[in-house]
Amino acid sequence: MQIYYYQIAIAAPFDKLLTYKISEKMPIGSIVLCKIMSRTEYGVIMSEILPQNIDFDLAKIKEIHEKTPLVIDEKMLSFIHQLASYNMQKIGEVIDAFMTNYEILHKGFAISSKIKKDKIPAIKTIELSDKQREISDNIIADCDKFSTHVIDGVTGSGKTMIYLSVIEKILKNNSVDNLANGEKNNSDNANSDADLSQYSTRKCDSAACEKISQDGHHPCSNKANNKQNSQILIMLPEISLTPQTSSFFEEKLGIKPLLWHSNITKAKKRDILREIMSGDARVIVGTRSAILLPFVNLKMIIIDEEHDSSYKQSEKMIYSARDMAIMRAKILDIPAILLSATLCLETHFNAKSGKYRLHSINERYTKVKMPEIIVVDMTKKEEKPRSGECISARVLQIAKDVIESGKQVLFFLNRRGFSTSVMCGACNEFLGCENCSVNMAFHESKNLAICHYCGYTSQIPNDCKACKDVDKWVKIGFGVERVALELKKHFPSAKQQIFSSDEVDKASIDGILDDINSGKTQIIIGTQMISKGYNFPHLKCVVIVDTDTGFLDGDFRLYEKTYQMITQVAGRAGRFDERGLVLIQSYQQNNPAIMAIASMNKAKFYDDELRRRDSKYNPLPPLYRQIAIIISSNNEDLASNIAKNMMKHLYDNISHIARIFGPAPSLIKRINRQFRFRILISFAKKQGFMQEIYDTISKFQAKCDVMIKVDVDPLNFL
Ligand SMILES: Nc1ncnc2c1ncn2[C@@H]1O[C@H](COP(=O)(O)OP(=O)(O)OP(=O)(O)O)[C@@H](O)[C@H]1O
Ligand SMILES: [Zn+2]
Repeated sequence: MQIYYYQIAIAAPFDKLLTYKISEKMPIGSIVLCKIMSRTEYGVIMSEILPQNIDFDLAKIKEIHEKTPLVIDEKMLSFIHQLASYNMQKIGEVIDAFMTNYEILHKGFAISSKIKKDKIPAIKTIELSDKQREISDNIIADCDKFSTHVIDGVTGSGKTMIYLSVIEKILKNNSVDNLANGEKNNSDNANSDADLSQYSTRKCDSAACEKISQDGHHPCSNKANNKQNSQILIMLPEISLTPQTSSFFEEKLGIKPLLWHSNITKAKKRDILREIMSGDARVIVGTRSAILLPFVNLKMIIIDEEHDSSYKQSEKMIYSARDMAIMRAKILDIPAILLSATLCLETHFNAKSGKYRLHSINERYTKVKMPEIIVVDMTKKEEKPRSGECISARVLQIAKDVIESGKQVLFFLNRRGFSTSVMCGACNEFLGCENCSVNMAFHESKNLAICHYCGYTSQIPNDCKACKDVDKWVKIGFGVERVALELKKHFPSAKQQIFSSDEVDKASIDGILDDINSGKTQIIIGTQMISKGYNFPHLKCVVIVDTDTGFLDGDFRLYEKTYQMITQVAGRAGRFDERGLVLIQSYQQNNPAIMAIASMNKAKFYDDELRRRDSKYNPLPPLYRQIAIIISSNNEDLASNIAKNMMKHLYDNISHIARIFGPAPSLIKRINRQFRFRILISFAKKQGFMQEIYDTISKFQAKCDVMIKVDVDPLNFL
């Protein structure tokens, strides 16, 4: 009996492949179950290895424990490999992230077993303005191969409508080849209520689909096929995936997209995965993990709000879903479309240098002018709020006029809860978190002090631990609840709504949005949850209560992030009939982000920011690349010593080609009982020493009790 040996990536945090044997030939990419120590784990066959190339006792090699009918295709395997190597993540950790979906398919989760087939919908025709049409046509002409398109359009310019129109064309033709070869007018001439059934020439029939429900595998799952339905992935940041998303796309496009995010049940995920693998699912709207889905005929990836930091996953497998979307598009030879009103510097740089194709749109679809911006200098005596308050009298007066004219005002403050901290008035000691080196915020609505980093909660104690004085607590700083209280005093009869993750959940959001959209709500007090994607018809005035960005102070992206945040919120004002008004309460008149917003000089802001980062002494992204290494342990000395040793090792090996900084405690030294130290490596693009860094890390990784994480292109320094 012939024995075959395979190298398998096990879904566990290993960085090496393990060798297993089996008495039959298996396709590369097969998903199997293997025993490892006392556990059984999923794994993927990555390659075959001949017995003569195995340098340990063949008799000790274990058998593959169980086969599954699932096989990962070549391009998906290539994506897995490249994702692991670009991000310097352990192959096992990457496989683990992908296996979550395959495990759901394999195990069945047979709670709902029938996919409800809706009537085949009629795809609607989307009318565009001339400028929108020009961009849409340009993208369509280039949609049969890999390219990265960037749509840089002001808030309200209708970027969503542009990509929906591109999707409409692809769905109606069901072949990007025809479109890109100049047959795009077919769809314009076609009956706008075209029946999709004429295009559904996919290979799979419902009997075949039914097979998935029995063994979790689909016969056609690995074959991208021109006759199969084109699939399109739209990626959105975490916070934009509200229940309205689905109805919005359905209303505009006539087709109900599948929604993919972390809060859906496994049974529902299984149904969605089956639809994706059978090719039935055409439009999938998802958050960052959607980039890992097993599409069978993906034809385009759209990344909306591409600048949003929630595309970065910073736990377990660390990766940027935006960048991985471009990587996946390249492997599949399909286009990736990035959109934002406030591009991140990296994307701006790539677009400017011609690596990405840039499309700009500088006016709103409604032709309403961009809002008027007024910066309120809070350092001036006449602007000083009343004691214990945070809104200037001038701003309150303007807000009053707006409300009396029947319009809405949004007060934006990116801080949840009532106060940012609680201090003992007797000894000035702050109430800190048990697990993290941060102050606890106070939430009046829950009557609890809450740590916003680990979620730890506690009642405010009677006496102060430090000085034993009783009940001298003072609440310091402003959160949305406190602003709401202040506004209630000034506008007692106005209906107000706090829009934060504490107040708005899946159950309440529909009602809350109805009241805002109908104009019943007059004052909105919102955190970043409100900053993107919403179109509020009655919103005239936006007040940026505080431009302070907290822990961003040590971050070289401070101005970029401030610029993005304020521009996005400001962009909610006056989108429809009347020009909006934005009031920025600022204590820093010279902040370049605020100056750029006030003077509406976006180009200068991006140019200045690029120039600032092009420093001879410390060049920064996007001109240079960075890799952060985070060493953490509940034992501070241990983490610190390992960090120092690793630093020495890196210094000896790569300091001639890279700058290495650290080790330094993270900005928040301790989170969730873990002390954290960071090393930062900065290097010119195209330096090929990733392997040396990886090897160094692997050497130290063996030490237990210390966790070593690599963050390629880090976005935060906490
Ligand atoms: N071609 C169009 N036909 C009808 N309505 C449109 C069109 N383009 C834009 N609009 C309307 O204009 C408003 C803004 O459009 P959209 O939300 O697509 O803008 P955006 O550029 O994505 O803005 P943001 O960056 O703020 O999200 C929406 O209410 C949208 O329905
Ligand atoms: Zn904490």
